[in-house]
Amino acid sequence: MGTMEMVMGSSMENMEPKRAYVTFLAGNGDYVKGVVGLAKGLRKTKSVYPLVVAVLPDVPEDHRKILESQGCIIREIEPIHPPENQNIQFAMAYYVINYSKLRIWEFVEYSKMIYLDGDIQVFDNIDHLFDSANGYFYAVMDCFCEKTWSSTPQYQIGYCQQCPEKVQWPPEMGPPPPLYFNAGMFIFEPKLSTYSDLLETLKITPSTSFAEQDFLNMFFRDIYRPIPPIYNLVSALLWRHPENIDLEQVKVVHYCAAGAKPWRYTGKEENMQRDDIKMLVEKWWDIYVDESLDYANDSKEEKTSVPVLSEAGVIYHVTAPSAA
Ligand SMILES: O=c1ccn([C@@H]2O[C@H](COP(=O)(O)OP(=O)(O)O)[C@@H](O)[C@H]2O)c(=O)[nH]1
Ligand SMILES: OC[C@H]1O[C@H](O[C@@H]2[C@@H](O)[C@H](O)[C@@H](O)[C@H](O)[C@@H]2O)[C@H](O)[C@@H](O)[C@H]1O
Ligand SMILES: [Mn+2]
Repeated sequence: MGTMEMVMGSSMENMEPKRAYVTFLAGNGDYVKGVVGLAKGLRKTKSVYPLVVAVLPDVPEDHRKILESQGCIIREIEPIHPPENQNIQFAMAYYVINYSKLRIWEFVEYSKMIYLDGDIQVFDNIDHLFDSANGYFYAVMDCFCEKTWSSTPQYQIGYCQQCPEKVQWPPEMGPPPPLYFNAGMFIFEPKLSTYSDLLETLKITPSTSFAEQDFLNMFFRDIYRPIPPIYNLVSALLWRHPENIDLEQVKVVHYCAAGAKPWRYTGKEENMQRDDIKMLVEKWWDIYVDESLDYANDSKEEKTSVPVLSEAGVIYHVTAPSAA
């Protein structure tokens, strides 16, 4: 009897390594539009995995209903506040709520998740990233050239990891900073032991300007593995490091530059009149307004799930539209 037949006989359910995309939503403001856009964008790329939305208690019921109507799985989380009485000046005041993102390590019903900020859009299928080797933390390297970094030594000497040869890190300043990722997109494995380590470590870690992004970089420093910027185009790379970017190849766009949030784009801020920014904002809107991508229209499709045997001999299901 072959492996397939042997395994087919056992209860397959607990063999399935569940995977999902996850994003984070706080407040009753307009970021819900970003999450709707993200849900529709993932659907347009024919991703076979769901989108889980970790919502803070202040996300209103009507916003949750909108997201459920777009096929999102809503998971309410409790806020996480950084250590008390810190007189830290976050790069953006609202970054203080971003520590709550850490709750996603508690979503252990999933073996692997890809976190995506609500101001991210996925334009090409990236499901293959779930097959990356376990035991590492994958994310795209950030850029230190925006004024949001002006308080750091690397900004002050003009050093950026995106072009380490341009301004060498002076030996008298000690070793260059370790590779640093943008925390708007990362591949991780929810695990309770990691989750409690994160929370315990946070209690004794002073806050810094990029809040949970700095904290995650410190925490996962030894297992961080950079992935190409096509998986998280931090918008500033377009004008700071155009030599590193081929827009045709970009699969994931992160609308994180000041003024770049498509749902509130006015074009008034610096760099917002660039043709590439205008094109990317338009691409986001094309998906956001496309009713054919709404969940209701999509779920009429018959879906069957077929078991697939991975190299490691683990069976998992791939949901595919029926052949009909
Ligand atoms: O009022 C807010 C601010 C932030 N966020 C969430 O927190 C993420 C990180 O904030 P943001 O993307 O604005 O930071 P940036 O990447 O621009 O630095 C957002 O993408 C949202 O998912 C939110 O839901 N409501
Ligand atoms: O709370 C800290 C945030 O820090 C990051 O955004 C920043 C950072 O990347 C800078 O390097 C850029 O200059 C800036 O534009 C950008 O907004 C993450 O995208 C976000 O999810 C979140 O973790
Ligand atoms: Mn963002």
